[in-house]
Amino acid sequence: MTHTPTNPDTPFTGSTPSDADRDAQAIANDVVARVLARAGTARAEGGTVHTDHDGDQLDLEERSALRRVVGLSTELEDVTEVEYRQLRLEKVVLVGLYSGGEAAAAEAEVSLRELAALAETAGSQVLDGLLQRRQKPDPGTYLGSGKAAELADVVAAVGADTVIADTELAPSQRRALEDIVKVKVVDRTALILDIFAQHAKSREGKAQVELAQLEYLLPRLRGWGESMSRQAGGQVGSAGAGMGSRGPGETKIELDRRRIRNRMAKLRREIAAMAPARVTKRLERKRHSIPNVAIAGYTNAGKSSLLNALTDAGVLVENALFATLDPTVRRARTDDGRVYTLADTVGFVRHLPHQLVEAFRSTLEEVADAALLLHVVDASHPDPEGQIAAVREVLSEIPGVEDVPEVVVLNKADVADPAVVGRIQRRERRTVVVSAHTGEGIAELKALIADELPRPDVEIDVVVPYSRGDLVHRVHEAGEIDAEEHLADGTRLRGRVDPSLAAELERAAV
Ligand SMILES: Nc1nc2c(ncn2[C@@H]2O[C@H](COP(=O)(O)OP(=O)(O)OP(=O)(O)O)[C@@H](O)[C@H]2O)c(=O)[nH]1
Ligand SMILES: [Mg+2]
Repeated sequence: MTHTPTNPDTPFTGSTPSDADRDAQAIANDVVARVLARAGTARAEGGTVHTDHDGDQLDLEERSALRRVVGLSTELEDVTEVEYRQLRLEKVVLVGLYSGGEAAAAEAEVSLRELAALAETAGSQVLDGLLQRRQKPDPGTYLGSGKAAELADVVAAVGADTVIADTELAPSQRRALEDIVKVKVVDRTALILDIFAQHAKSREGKAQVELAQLEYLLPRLRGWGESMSRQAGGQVGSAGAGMGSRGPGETKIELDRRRIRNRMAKLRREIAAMAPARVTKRLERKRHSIPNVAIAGYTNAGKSSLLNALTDAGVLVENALFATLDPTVRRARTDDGRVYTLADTVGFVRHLPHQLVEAFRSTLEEVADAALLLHVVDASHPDPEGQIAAVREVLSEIPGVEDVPEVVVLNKADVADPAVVGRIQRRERRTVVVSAHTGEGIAELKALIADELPRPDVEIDVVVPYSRGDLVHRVHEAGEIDAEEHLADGTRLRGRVDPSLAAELERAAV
């Protein structure tokens, strides 16, 4: 085995040896050498009297280290393709904590597996995953210094260049842990932000993610600079905070801070300026009384697949987390011909960084406007209830969502355990069991949507002049037509529409 716990009483729970482990073994020597070489460089620099050049080195180290996993940079413009690819080849070790008994351990394991999927989605190779039992996180080093030292051994043995902690680390914890394990440490939040940054396509989505990243980075900026200088200082045996933690370094950090704040202000303005276009579209749909059905749910639950099954939309489906970041809106029709829209939304995840919830608030607020919420659940997942809870937690932060009728759509019925499906059905008020793959339950879901959508309820019998083809079109889209006749002076329509359209028809009628 690649790592032997030094304290057998509370050992790390390592994953079973895999091909990845053996590959890692094969390359371990090489990578360990690289890590040592890096430390050597730092030591050499720390030993010299500080110059502006040192500041640059610090900055270099800081930028590459931050950028390689976090996708963040204090130089906001210059992420190159080459570095982007580098980032995709991270070799990572995952680490998490749990307190309490078997149930807590199982839950932590599901969470760690999800973290592995997230890391892989970000392009990393996961070499190992470790869980530690601990009453609560150590405020200093998250794991406690003994376990952190063990982690350092594991990291060196498998040749990892990054540790990902299954939590949001305080800036000081991350720094302290990094000092011990000697490779870059990132947390779950940074990883999720990184994936969002890779996947955002629209201008608005990109701006939202960048804003969230900067918000995450801002309080961590000082820590990073201090960490590097402290390491360098410590290695040459100097006392105190170490050289480079004040003076030019400090100024640089202040400068970076100001630049980041300016950038954030600019992004906020841009996002605000983009909102009207979306709001206009939404109002347009409203004016035309086209109801919206929002699809929400945990990442990888099958939301896009379901949208495709319902509308043949051809939306990107991927066995990856956060495949969809930019909301897709598609038109659909009930079997009796009423038009509605279906909106695919960003997937949710446990501990979705609050910075992202904030940044995506405007997008999520659209759910509050929906006539119906389809909460898609992967019924074949080991912990569907946990996923349902995580989704509801985020949704509960958005005012108005609680008034939208919700249907729990238990997807992947083709591979789900019927006992689990039954368990959720008993717990949830309204459910429908479907498989986006086999088509099972889709007809039932369509019928349910048709039932749930507001029905036009004002009786009309009007003759619309031929000059107002637009109104006739709208009755076709949003109303129910019993009879349609082409007369000399216009189109006679009998049926039902909603009150606002009825009023417009009344005004236009001959
Ligand atoms: N077996 C099975 N797999 C499904 C079903 N529906 C979706 N999948 C698979 O689940 C994976 C995720 O599907 P998506 O539709 O991309 O999921 P999503 O909820 O849109 O995911 P994100 O956009 O990443 O949040 C894909 O590999 C799909 O092929 C289903 O009914 N049965
Ligand atoms: Mg999707």
